[in-house]
Amino acid sequence: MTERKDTIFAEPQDIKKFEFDQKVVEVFPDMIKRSVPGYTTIIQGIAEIAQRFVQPNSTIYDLGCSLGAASLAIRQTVDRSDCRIIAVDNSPAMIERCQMIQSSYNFAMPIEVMEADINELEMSSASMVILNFTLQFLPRGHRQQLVNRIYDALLPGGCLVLSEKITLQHKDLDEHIIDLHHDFKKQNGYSDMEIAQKRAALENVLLPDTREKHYQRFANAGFNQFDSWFQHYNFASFIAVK
Ligand SMILES: C[S@@+](CC[C@H](N)C(=O)[O-])C[C@H]1O[C@@H](n2cnc3c(N)ncnc32)[C@H](O)[C@@H]1O
Ligand SMILES: O=C(O)C(=O)C[C@]1(C(=O)O)C=C[C@H](O)C=C1
Repeated sequence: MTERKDTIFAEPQDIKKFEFDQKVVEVFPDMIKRSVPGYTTIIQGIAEIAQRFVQPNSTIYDLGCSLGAASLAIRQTVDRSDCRIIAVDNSPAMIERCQMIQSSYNFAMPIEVMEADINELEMSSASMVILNFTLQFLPRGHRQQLVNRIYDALLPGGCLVLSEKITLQHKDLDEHIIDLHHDFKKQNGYSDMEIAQKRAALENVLLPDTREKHYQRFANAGFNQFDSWFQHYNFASFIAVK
């Protein structure tokens, strides 16, 4: 499929809350690559982590899968038919497109693509759980409970990979890093207006936490091994092992 260019915020508009609707689905691969520093590296890294952590006869959960980029990279890399991926998103438009994409490939590892709220998903026998830029969209009050349920669903030795936009603890440094992220978007062809309008649309929708807050949540859930394995500006990916 050819990738369509993201021009959603290119014209002046009344700013509505950002949603993962059909318009976003159409441009999502372009949008996420031009917006998230390191996105392609993170997807590759997730597949490499999977090679190491996926256990026989286990389940891999891709929570907030969007078009299933992480799932696809794992299926391409881990050649196992005794495991399965469950890819979940609560956006009907994302799920419909994700199903279409995933079913056009024939890999050993089966995948189930599900429309559901990850706050209500039953999980078990997991060797790997992926939250790739999803937790940041959940109300803060729901986040600990989800991380706890992931910990409970993981097999011993299983891992959670959590990628997030983060806030830095020191306010001045945080502002510099946010500016560097905006420079990154400009270099990728977004105008100042596109950047400002998207920022306004994400206000109170994408709520970033600090690294320290994520570490506290991992510890509260019971994880005693966790660290970051990737960071580019204010975009980081963490791994927590049960
Ligand atoms: C930035 S995208 C994730 C990108 C994707 N994981 C990837 O690697 O390309 C965030 C996704 O989380 C989904 N999402 C947000 N809240 C959710 C919830 N409560 N349950 C399921 N999916 C959710 C959104 O619909 C959206 O598709
Ligand atoms: O565009 C931004 O500033 C973002 O924060 C990127 C981000 C994310 O981190 O999830 C936000 C929404 C989606 O469009 C994809 C990426």
